[in-house]
Amino acid sequence: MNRAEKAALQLRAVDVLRMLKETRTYDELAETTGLPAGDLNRYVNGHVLPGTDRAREVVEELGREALAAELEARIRVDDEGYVDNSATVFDQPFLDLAAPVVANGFDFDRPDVVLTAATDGITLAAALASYYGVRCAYAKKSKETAVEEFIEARQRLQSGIELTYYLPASAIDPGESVLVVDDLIRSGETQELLLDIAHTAEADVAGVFALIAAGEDGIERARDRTDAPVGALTSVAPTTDRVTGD
Ligand SMILES: O=P(O)(O)OC[C@H]1O[C@H](OP(=O)(O)OP(=O)(O)O)[C@H](O)[C@@H]1O
Repeated sequence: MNRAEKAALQLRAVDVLRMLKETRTYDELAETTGLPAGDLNRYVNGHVLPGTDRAREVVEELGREALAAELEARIRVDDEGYVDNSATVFDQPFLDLAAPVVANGFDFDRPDVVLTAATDGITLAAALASYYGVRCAYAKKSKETAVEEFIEARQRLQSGIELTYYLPASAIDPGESVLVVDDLIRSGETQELLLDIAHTAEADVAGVFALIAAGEDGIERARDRTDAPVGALTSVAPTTDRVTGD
């Protein structure tokens, strides 16, 4: 790790600690982190930076747990089990904070492009692309005027509806590495279409990530399609279970 990477990790740890501190006293933060309250006070106030080992622990372990808890508190699930994710996907600063935790906590190789599907995955993809310093691309359900060449992926969904996603062909070059992300993975159909697009582009897959998995079907479907790491920060019961009163 070079000096700049070390400094970036230390600053990310401070961001995570500041987020945790918003809802805790220093004594409670000490209990959560196992670090002395005095040290935490100095980190949160910016007087001292945590060492590399502590910083990594905070970002990768505590950060992941804390973000999952924060995410769960923001999820609204209606009577039929449908997820309202607006409190998360509209909050770019929260997603910016989540990005390093996701990038460091899920074994993804650094991609060349972060790929998602419009609409709700875009802010997460932008946060991750910004963290990695790479491009962000999103496939849409309609063709953008003035773009000449598209990669298309089409699928007949379980519902019987046919869904097509279009990505400008220039968005991914052959041989590039693509991290496929979305806010939510339910059936996995959207992720599968995005993986089809990556395949057509002759790109490598760095991983598949969703903030929330509604059931395990989507995650398993993505795992069947790639050997790259596949994961979600948190999960809720699948829609059908909730409909039947689970
Ligand atoms: O795993 P799946 O069953 O494919 O479901 C997940 C997809 O559903 C939602 O998007 P939606 O199609 O509702 O479009 P939106 O983002 O424009 O709301 C969500 O943002 C994912 O892209």
